[in-house]
Amino acid sequence: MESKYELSDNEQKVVKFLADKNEVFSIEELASGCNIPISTANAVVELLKSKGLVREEVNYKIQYKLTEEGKKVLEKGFPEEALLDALREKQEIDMKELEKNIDRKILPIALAAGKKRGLIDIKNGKVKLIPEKVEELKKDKEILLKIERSESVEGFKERIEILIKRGLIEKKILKERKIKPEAKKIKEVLEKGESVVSKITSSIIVSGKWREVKFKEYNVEAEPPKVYPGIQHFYSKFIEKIKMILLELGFKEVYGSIIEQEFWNFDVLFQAQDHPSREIHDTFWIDKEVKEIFARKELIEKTREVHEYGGKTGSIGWRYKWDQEVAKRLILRTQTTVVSGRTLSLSPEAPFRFFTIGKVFRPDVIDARHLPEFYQFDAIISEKDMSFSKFLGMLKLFFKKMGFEELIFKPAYFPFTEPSVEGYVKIGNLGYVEVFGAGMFRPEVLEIFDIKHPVGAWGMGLDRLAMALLNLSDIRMLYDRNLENLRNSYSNALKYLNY
Ligand SMILES: N[C@@H](Cc1ccccc1)C(=O)O
Repeated sequence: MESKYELSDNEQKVVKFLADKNEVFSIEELASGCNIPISTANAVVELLKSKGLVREEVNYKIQYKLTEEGKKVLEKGFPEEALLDALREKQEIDMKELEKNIDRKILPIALAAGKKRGLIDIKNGKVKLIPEKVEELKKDKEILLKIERSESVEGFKERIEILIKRGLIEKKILKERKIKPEAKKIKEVLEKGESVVSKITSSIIVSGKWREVKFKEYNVEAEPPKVYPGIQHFYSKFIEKIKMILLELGFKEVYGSIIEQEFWNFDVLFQAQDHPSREIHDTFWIDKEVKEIFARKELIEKTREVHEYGGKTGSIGWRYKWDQEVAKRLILRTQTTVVSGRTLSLSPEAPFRFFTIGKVFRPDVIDARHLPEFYQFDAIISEKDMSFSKFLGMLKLFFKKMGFEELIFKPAYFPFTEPSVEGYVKIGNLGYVEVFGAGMFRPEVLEIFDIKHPVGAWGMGLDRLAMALLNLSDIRMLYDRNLENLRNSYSNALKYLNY
């Protein structure tokens, strides 16, 4: 092994530079002082540390920065501020009036953000301002401004954490390395030390110097550079795993479009036109009018009948006048159940099994558990004599293949299924987590599609499930672009994905 007195050229450079100095240096200062690249300085410091010639002190400093989103908010204000102007005169205002006062593109986001902050209360179509929360909003803006100006934000910790979750502030932990020379040892080495050659150059060979010099020994235990080949994203691997399981169970994949009409997203699924999820704070509308409902006349007519008085089902329907104008509107789909509906509208013959996976959209404020767009999965299954319990057994089998031995069902409500359940699975130390909704399509839905056999349906959001299974603490990690974070998430995910 090398003795501590043997130094390579670069080590010599650094040691000589440090010889008459007593202060501490950062790696950057050392590199520029010795005129070597930072990466070399890093490597040399490691060697000198092992030889006891330098010591290293590491300090951590927290630094806050505004994200792109944060800069936008500082410039234009929080989306929910739009509500403040509208609510300045009156503390309570009709949703209809708000729709007149605030841009249609901004309103759903402002409402979602306002609701989340507790700034407003929405009840019976009225929006009420909660005055105590206005102060908090002002404080948040002050914090953003301070961060922009690199001023101290001590004492605002709680709000800062919330703003970080909202994606407006980024917290960086800066690692500061300080290198301290060990003066006595350096002196000793410079007196007794001999230099070693770490590179063979042509001049060493030609001059015959190679006979005299001492070569640096190879360290066969040193780590080689890491190579990262391109690989499939862990989330797309996760989705692929689900697809494989479904294909094994005999399901066929079907696809739909992201822009839909309310008719397909809600009405054919017997979701009443005044259902809360069809309100502006739960759905993104497309700012474009279309003249008609894109569907067969008979289907439109059937939907109207079933909504108004139950059609031939024997139920009483919703007992209102069904409005084509509402059904016509274009939206970003809020649930992949829309694709199941479209599949049923093609009158498939039982037995059949279909599934779909894709993005859905709902206004929401971005934080560690919410994104305004996320992946959903929906599947339908029909057999001539399929009972509800047989359907639940089928779900058990699916989740078993996903790796969940324990599954519990609780009664639930969905507008298009009856009976309905929500399903919980046990995930690691999180305990039981709600992951899906399921049920048998109601007679009203079957009547609309003219389907004569029972159809079971289930649906679930995939982002949060992936988060829980792949051990991610923040939903945004699924869409991160930072390579190092991606590598970490990937290696965590592999434990679950290697099947
Ligand atoms: N579409 C429902 C889930 C669901 C699908 C199919 C049957 C029952 C429930 C949701 O988004 O919450």
